[in-house]
Amino acid sequence: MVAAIALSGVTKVYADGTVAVDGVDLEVAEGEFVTLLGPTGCGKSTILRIVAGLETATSGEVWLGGRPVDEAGARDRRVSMVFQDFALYPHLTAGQNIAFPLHTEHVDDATIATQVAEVARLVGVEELLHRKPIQLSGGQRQRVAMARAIVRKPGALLLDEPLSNVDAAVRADLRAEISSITRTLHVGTLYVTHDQTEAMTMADRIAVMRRGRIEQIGSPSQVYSDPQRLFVAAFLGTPRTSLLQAAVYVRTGEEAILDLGEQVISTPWSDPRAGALAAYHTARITVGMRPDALTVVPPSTPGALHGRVQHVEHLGNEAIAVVDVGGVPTAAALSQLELPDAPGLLAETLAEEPAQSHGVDALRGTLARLRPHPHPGPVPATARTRYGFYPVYERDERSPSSLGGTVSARFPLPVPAPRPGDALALAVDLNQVFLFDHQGDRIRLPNR
Ligand SMILES: Nc1ncnc2c1ncn2[C@@H]1O[C@H](COP(=O)(O)OP(=O)(O)OP(=O)(O)O)[C@@H](O)[C@H]1O
Repeated sequence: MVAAIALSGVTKVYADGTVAVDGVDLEVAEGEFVTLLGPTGCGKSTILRIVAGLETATSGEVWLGGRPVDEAGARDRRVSMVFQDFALYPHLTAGQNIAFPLHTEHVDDATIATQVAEVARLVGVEELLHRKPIQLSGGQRQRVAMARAIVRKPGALLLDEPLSNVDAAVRADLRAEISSITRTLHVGTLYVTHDQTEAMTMADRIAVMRRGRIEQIGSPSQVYSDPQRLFVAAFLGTPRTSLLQAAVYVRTGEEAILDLGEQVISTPWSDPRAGALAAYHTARITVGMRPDALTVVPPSTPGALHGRVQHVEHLGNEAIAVVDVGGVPTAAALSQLELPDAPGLLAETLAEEPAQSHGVDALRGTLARLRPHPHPGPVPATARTRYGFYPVYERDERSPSSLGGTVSARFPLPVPAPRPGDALALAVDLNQVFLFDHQGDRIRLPNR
């Protein structure tokens, strides 16, 4: 099947050297709804502008409806774009705004009248066609902008955060309506947002972006429940996924330990996951936990994590307890190499490496896999001595300490919710825990 929109190796470097888009491959099928989701500045709008022809890619190719369009100007692309700020002509009525693209194509008046009436009915603005934009609410303006975008029956629809200037109350309705309209029209749609609820509720597929690249693309349930990258796990989910540093310690034939600092998650050797962790022995990894991975249990339960409730968020049907388990959050700069806080150890580790393996990857590998070592000074609060290994943790100065080392647990109401200061024990379901290596790639363990 011919893709409505296809990008191959698209890169955009702006004149000042900013790499806004970095080698993006993406396909949107006819009738498919794909969202580009990512934090501000990750390159979402630049991709949309390149597809629309408002910006030229530095390298790579764009196809629309199976045809390369790199030479085609914005007017010849048969794509329509809807912007965050509506971009309606203020001196024209809603009806005239909707008719505008047809006038520029010299369509006859009778056809224009029929098509305007048709799309106005589809987006629910037929009563408002005589009004000027200033006489419309934000939601109504965006409906008119949507009608103007679809009146030409575009081959592809590009929407750039169309709901961010619309009242929260209207947003949910418009979300549902926009996705149903694009499906009725069977038009390939690329929708930019930094709002995960929007992406999750509207999309057939979500492309999660970071720093100009697509980190993962898949259905909403795939990217949520099976994140391939640390960033994807971190970005998706409310409450946010807890990301704690852990040192792996494997005692062959006995157990595998994920040392979180003040306490550990361990699993016996009979669990196939313990053996799978042997490859990471002494490596520092990230343990990602959503509330789905944790169950409140009696305090005497073996292997449970213990902590104190820091605060509780009441959400109506449930309460979320944020529990301090004394872990160390993974540094915010997830792709950055985390240097150990002991400079001497670094020098010592490097000195032991053969000279020829001093390439960047080898160096990263070496630094990520710290060796067990005797701690030189007073034993830090985070260190455990039970098995003679002192992992080194790095605290991230940019993370507010109030967010440090916590996990979130869910309490379906009306069960009484805990209160700040309460002690809680939490059993960890290792099947629901996400592990990531020092480069942010998922560590796959066999399920049990
Ligand atoms: N004309 C420009 N010149 C230089 N850099 C630019 C230009 N336009 C955008 N950028 C930069 O390119 C990067 C990507 O910008 P872009 O607008 O595509 O991001 P975005 O993901 O859409 O962000 P937002 O959600 O804030 O709109 C950012 O670092 C931005 O500052």
